[in-house]
Amino acid sequence: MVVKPFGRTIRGSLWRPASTRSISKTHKDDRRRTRSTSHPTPTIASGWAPTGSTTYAIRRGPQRPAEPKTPKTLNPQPPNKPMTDVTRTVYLDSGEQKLEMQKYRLAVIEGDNEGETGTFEERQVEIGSSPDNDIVLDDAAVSRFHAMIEVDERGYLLRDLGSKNGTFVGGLGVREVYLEDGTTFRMGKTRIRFNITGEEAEVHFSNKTKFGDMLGESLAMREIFSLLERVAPTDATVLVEGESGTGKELVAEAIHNHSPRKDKPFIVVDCSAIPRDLIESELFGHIKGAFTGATGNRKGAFEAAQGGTLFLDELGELDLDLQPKLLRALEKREIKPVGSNDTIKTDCRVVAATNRNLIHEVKEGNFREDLYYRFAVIKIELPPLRDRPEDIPVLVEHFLKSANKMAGRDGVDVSYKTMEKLKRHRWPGNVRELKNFVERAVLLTQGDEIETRFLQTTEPTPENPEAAQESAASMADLAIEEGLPFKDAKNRLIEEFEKSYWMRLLEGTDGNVSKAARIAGVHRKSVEYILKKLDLSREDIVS
Ligand SMILES: Nc1ncnc2c1ncn2[C@@H]1O[C@H](COP(=O)(O)OP(=O)(O)OP(=O)(O)O)[C@@H](O)[C@H]1O
Repeated sequence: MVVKPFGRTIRGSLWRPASTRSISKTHKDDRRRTRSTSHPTPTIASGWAPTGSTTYAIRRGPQRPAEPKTPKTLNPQPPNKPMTDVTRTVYLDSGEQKLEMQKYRLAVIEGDNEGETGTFEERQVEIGSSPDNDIVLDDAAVSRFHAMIEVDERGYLLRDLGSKNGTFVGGLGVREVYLEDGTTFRMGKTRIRFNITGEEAEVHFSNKTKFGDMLGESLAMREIFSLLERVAPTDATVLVEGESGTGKELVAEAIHNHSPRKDKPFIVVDCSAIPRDLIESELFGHIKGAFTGATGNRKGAFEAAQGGTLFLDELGELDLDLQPKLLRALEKREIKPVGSNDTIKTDCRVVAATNRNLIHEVKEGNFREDLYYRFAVIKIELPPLRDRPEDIPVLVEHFLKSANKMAGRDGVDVSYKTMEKLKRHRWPGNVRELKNFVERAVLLTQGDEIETRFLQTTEPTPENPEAAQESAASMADLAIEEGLPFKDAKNRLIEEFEKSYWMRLLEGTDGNVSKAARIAGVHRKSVEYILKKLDLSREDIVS
């Protein structure tokens, strides 16, 4: 038996130690600590406890207009009758919505992970073979991000995420289906049983679809907005986790701008961009003569952010040696500039972000556990864009407006069909990639509508699973026509694929090689080697 951070009890190796992406886990963990009257948690900043808990109306069933269902599915099957008596939305007099639900249990009853079980109160749980899922399956027939369970006011929706081998309920391949208590579903060779536990849980959603510059209509983002509305005005330290391009910096800025510190400085330190021997001075400052080249006293970021907010980006990259000093600065609220014996009192709020799974880094010995828990008082996990397609229309419209203005165009728009395709794209570079795509598409289109041909997809999408086969087939035709030996033809195809893959990925990370390496799951040095081999430069890609 393993006990997860924040008291979440899990069993077996199936359930990963902590999520880098599913927001609900953390929020609920945090909520659980504040809501529970029998176990109050003193570490949460005041002002965080939910307000307006009096309810005045209870509604069942869908609260928002149902979105048109995807017209083309691999195995079309309309969602079945949901269990409306198990989940329900409650309107609070604060204007917020509250989703009341019951915790659910997933048990692997067939496959390599047979016998492993877990109880969840998360609104979203991702299942797949990648370690970045909430449920990690050791099954070669399971895709990296295979399916997810999403709880809404209608019940517990099992959604296939465009997996290669599909998700099956009762022998039928499904794209979306509401689960009943006791339903079993299969992916690859793994069969999982779903059960409602009867224990209650709840999730709060903001009634707004914007927080600062952050837009989002999905329940996942409104859940984050609700948390931010409570946390921003306090002085609580916040850790933001999420894949590259999900909006972590935007969250940090919004926290600052919604806090009483908004008129004071907002200082950003990118821990991955500063050389190891300079980072201490960058954070804490130095005095004259502290090291060669220190010709005068210099203030560090903590002092520069006095009265305001210090945003530590890429916290996961911070050197282990420096971590105790950062911990001391956070706990004692004082710093010691390099070379000085005197301490300086600091008054700044700290928000940090990382696209690493920090608890995993703790387990690997790369990040101090005490520092992790100091930061994780409030943890916000931004979901990847692929898990919140409902946000795509509002984001596309927003980016279209600015792209039209930038390109001096007037009214380049998007069709319903294109929007549906965009909603099904996987967006490895998340919102940044979507923004870049819209900007590129507005510039390149000659008509009045953006088109998905400017989306140089690297993988077959659910609406066009044949795309990859088609391009491979036409290359095969060409190779045969040219009389190329098989080996040469294969190498050419691989090289073309590699080129497109790295160009797309680097475009999505604005040319940041470290981030691209992390997304691709390879070492940074390998990316540099591949780019050299393919004769690609970072500048060519992002210019
Ligand atoms: N919810 C959102 N609404 C509007 N714009 C967004 C949203 N999320 C991200 N963006 C935009 O996407 C781009 C990337 O966002 P941001 O830099 O905050 O991501 P990040 O997670 O910090 O990325 P990285 O880890 O690569 O630094 C920015 O242009 C930002 O304005």
